[in-house]
Amino acid sequence: MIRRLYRLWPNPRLLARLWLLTAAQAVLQGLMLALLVPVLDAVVRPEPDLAAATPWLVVGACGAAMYAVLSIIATPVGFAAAGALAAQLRRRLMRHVSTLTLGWFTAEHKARLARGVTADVGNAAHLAVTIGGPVITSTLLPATVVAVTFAVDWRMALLLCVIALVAYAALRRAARIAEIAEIELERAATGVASRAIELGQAQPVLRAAGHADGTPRMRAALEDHRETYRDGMRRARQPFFVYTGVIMGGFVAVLALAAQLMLTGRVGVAEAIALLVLAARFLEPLGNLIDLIGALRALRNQIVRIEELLATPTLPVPAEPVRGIETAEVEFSHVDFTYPGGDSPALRDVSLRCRPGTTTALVGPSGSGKTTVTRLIARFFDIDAGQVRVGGTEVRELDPGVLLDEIAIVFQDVYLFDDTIENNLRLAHPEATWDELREVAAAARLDEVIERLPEGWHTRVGEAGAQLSGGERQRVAIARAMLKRARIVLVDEASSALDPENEAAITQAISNLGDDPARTVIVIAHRPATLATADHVVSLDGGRVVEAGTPAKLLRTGGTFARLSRQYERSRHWRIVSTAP
Ligand SMILES: Nc1ncnc2c1ncn2[C@@H]1O[C@H](COP(=O)(O)OP(=O)(O)OP(=O)(O)O)[C@@H](O)[C@H]1O
Repeated sequence: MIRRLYRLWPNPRLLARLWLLTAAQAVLQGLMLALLVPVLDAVVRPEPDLAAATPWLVVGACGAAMYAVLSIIATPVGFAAAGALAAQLRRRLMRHVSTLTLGWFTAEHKARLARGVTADVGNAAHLAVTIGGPVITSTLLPATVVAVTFAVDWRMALLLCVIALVAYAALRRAARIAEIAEIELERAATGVASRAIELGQAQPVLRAAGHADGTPRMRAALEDHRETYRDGMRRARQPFFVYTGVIMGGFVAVLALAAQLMLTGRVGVAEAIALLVLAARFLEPLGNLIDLIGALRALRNQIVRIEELLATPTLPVPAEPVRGIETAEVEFSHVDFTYPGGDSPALRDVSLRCRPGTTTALVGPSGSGKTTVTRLIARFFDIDAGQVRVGGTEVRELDPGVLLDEIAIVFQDVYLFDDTIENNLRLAHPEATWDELREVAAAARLDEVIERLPEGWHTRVGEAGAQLSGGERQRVAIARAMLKRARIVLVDEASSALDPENEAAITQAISNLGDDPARTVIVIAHRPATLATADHVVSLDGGRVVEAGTPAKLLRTGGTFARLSRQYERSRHWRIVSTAP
């Protein structure tokens, strides 16, 4: 366990200090009990000799003062340790998660991650601090008492050793049962959490289907959790009673032995009293261990779950990664890719080249592989065959940090944080000046949105940016990409209907993105106006590139692109009209 804790917190100075202080307190308590023997010896006699007891009482008082000082030092260390350890571990987990493939983020994994980062980390740090002390006290104190008892009477000391061995065996059994119950309960709790995430994400669909209050899967998960909890409690009862029986039986045996030793004259009255007190101080902390065992097993399981999260394989990084790129050229050559767990390839033998200073439009029917192309440029997944190069370097050879710095992604569904417009932009460049902010807002046509908002730049955008329309959120994301000065910008244009003002603004914003001669813009285009601003079009179908060239050339050849353009144009002129007489 100590080794595991050390692996989680490679620099556990706070924890080590706290535990050392607790260990010192436990040993001190045990040693102070040894003073009982000479004190009782001096006072429990026909003519009590207080003078003989006084030096021992003074030593006892000094020990008590030292104990108090240790307690005063340990308390603030404990408070500070729990918070600091949790924060350390959360940072480590978040860093690790940011390097995982996007394919890992299923509902179940998201639930596990949420529980890991919140409950498991918080509880593990709290338990490491709060039960570390009592566990040390409950083991070191009885051990010190046994050592002291050997100095008084070896027979009683041997009996205490036997009790400790039997208690240890009973404790191991209780621990195994507690561990299984905790694992089962956590499995059931993760099941409930994944269903809850699903319930939140699928609300629009569930409401449409009349299941807004939960699906049968959600109800089954809740029932499973309740059953598991009840079953766990029932199973944990029996070893608890067994252990308590061992401790009680131990106490009876101690009493019998003390009486027998005294009646046979092997120990005097004072020694017999001292032995009884020692045995009581031995059994009491030992008895507390059963209460700690559940928490100790829970701590072990929490550590295992955190370790599993930390062990989730990340995208491999070369030992000597390339730490910079010259240009923002993006190139695919003969790329094959199938999603993890997917049955058929999403991309087959895809080759394309996007030069800096140009805007490339990716077009194609739904499922043709457009989004996959952009994901592979940002290395959300590793490809199966071929090469994806950025600035002439294979993305797998690049330092992941460089790729993150050079690329900005404007998703269809832009996620904004529940913060002001200003802070949502500053995420890309915290030190940006107001001139820079205003400049990118104008280029992304966000300035007109900000003017309309009640508190301008300081307006909060609401949970996930709910106060803004989809088109306005995309303008924020485009401004963010400009502010980040990303040389490669990947845009997944909103496919849902936009009002004419938003549509014109986004087309203008995308075109402004492409004005930078050092920037490569790749747009998954859904609108004729965007297609018209593209320098280059790559048309995909079934995961293959079916044609590529300038929009004018592709319109002339009359292939897939010409067909899609006609469809786009036609749908643009659709109107909902009343057919009522
Ligand atoms: N995370 C995923 N796991 C497994 N398969 C996926 C995943 N994402 C996409 N696919 C599959 O890969 C193929 C290409 O999908 P992709 O999203 O790239 O198409 P698209 O052209 O962007 O479609 P759309 O225009 O509808 O967004 C599709 O067959 C899709 O089902």
